[in-house]
Amino acid sequence: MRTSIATVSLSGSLTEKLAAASRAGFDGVEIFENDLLASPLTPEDIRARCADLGLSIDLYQPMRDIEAVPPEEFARNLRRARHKFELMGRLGADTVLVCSSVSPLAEDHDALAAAQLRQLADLAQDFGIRVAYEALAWGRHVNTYDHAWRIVEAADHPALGTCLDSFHILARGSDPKGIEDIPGEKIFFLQLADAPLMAMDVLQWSRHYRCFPGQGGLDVTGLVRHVIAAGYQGPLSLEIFNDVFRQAEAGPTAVDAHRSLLVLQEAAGLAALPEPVVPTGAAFVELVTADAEPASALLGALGFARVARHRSKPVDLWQQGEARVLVNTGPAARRDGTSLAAVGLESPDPSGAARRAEALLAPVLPRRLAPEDALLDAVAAPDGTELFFVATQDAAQRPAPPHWRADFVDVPHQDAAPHGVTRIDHLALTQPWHEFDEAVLFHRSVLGLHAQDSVDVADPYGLHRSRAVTNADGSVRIALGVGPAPTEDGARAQHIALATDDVVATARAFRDAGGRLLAVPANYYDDLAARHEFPDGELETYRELGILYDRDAYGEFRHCYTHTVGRVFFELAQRDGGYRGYGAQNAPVRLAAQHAVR
Ligand SMILES: O=C(O)c1ccc(O)c(O)c1
Ligand SMILES: [Mg+2]
Repeated sequence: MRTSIATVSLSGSLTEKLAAASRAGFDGVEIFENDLLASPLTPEDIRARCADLGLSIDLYQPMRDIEAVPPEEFARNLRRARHKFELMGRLGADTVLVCSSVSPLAEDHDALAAAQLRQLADLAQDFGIRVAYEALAWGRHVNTYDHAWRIVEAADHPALGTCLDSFHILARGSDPKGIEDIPGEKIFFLQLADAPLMAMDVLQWSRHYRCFPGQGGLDVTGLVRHVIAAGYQGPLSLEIFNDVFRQAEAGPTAVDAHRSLLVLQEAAGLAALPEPVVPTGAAFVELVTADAEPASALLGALGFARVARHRSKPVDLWQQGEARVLVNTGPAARRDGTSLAAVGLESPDPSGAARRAEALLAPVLPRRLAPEDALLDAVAAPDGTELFFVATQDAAQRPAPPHWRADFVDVPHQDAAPHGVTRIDHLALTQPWHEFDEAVLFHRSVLGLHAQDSVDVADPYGLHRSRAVTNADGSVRIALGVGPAPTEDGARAQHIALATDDVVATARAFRDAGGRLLAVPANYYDDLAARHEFPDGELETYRELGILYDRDAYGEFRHCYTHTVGRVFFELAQRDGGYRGYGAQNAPVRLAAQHAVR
């Protein structure tokens, strides 16, 4: 279907908003009156600009407080409307949105509302314009979609229809099934917005917290199905009032927006995308650094051995069990110390995974490899992390894609006694403050991962939010986070959690090899003793090594942390009995301890 976005959803000047919408692939826009009023462009300029950008102007909005008012007030409203219709003629927009009145002058009088909307539609028709009447969830007398439709039906005018807005409908808990009783041709417009579920005043909720479909808790897809079943043929249009998007760069926000509509159309059965190819494991993570020494020392103390080197690039492969860490000192090395730049995801179909990513607007990365190297399918996540889709060992045995490991040449190494690390348990990647919701939708839709509930964790200097995305068997777990102090380096920390079957032994070996474990305050262990019973001596061991403890309905979790190099630190994690979490309960203590070290 055609896709559209309201200019209020994006930051910047009208010119910037239009450029971003066009570049992200939208077919049209809703022009918000304030954006037009604040623009130095004439309506004719805006029309031409949209035409150049391949955008139609699908809606002009809003007109407010029009209906069910005393006659002299309505006369003034019609005068105002005439001006707007003339303006719309210059813009080349043929549909105007009228939202249900919030005016204290408005009467609770459906027949009056219908008669006045009919008069407005008569005037609009003279200008070749259609009026779409929308119930605001906080409208004074009209605040549900079925009420707005009853008035439109009573007015019975060809230039008058209704505008449905998923936020207003779902936020009030209306049953969207009734939409199917509205004739499709009388649904003049469909606005889509999601929102996180919150118990708050609906106007504040709408004006500050709307988000793109799939990023909140409303069943926008289900609503769209009803609207399509009713016979609606107009565009799917995003109308998002959101404090974060108002500040974030328009370009990436528009891409995030368009991706949400692609995913929604797939879910509603309106469009097909290449099937998701769910990753089956973490093949490697790649650190980039100008100076390999701190990361190498840390890996060595953790019991990793430097087993191979890339045959054409300055990249070392460190391995322990099935955990692999690449250390790259090449031109990609960033100036901000050591950071996690790439993740190798094992995929049963790497090129299929890349096709889906590309269809969902993920930037496909240049493969920047030597001619003899394996061709790797790679895309960039919203935070810039490079995701490599690499063939699983199984798939590589088929004549299919060459295996990434073949690009590395074994180097002689002492068989360092491994410390019990078996594989990568999870990755925790702190996102830029304005990209958290986008990152979650990206990982869900592009990689086919499942998102767990979001958890809030107290940090001494703000609130840290975290949401894990995982595959079905937990062999891929990525905890996406967003932290306080957007300007501070520490706020973009990244960590790699390594699985061990015996965290005490692994932590001891790390410490004995010269590694520094994050110290945890004694108060934490006093509290732990109050909450759980431990065998004699066990808590003392935990305290000595800074091991934190948690349990859920499925099992137990013991974990501890290394010091940080650049943006990166490691966690040692022992899951027993199917524990599903990430120790969020302990995160405030860990964050405080890390601040103290810093
Ligand atoms: O918040 C508002 O005023 C407002 C205006 C126009 C809309 O379409 C809407 O859904 C909300
Ligand atoms: Mg709306």
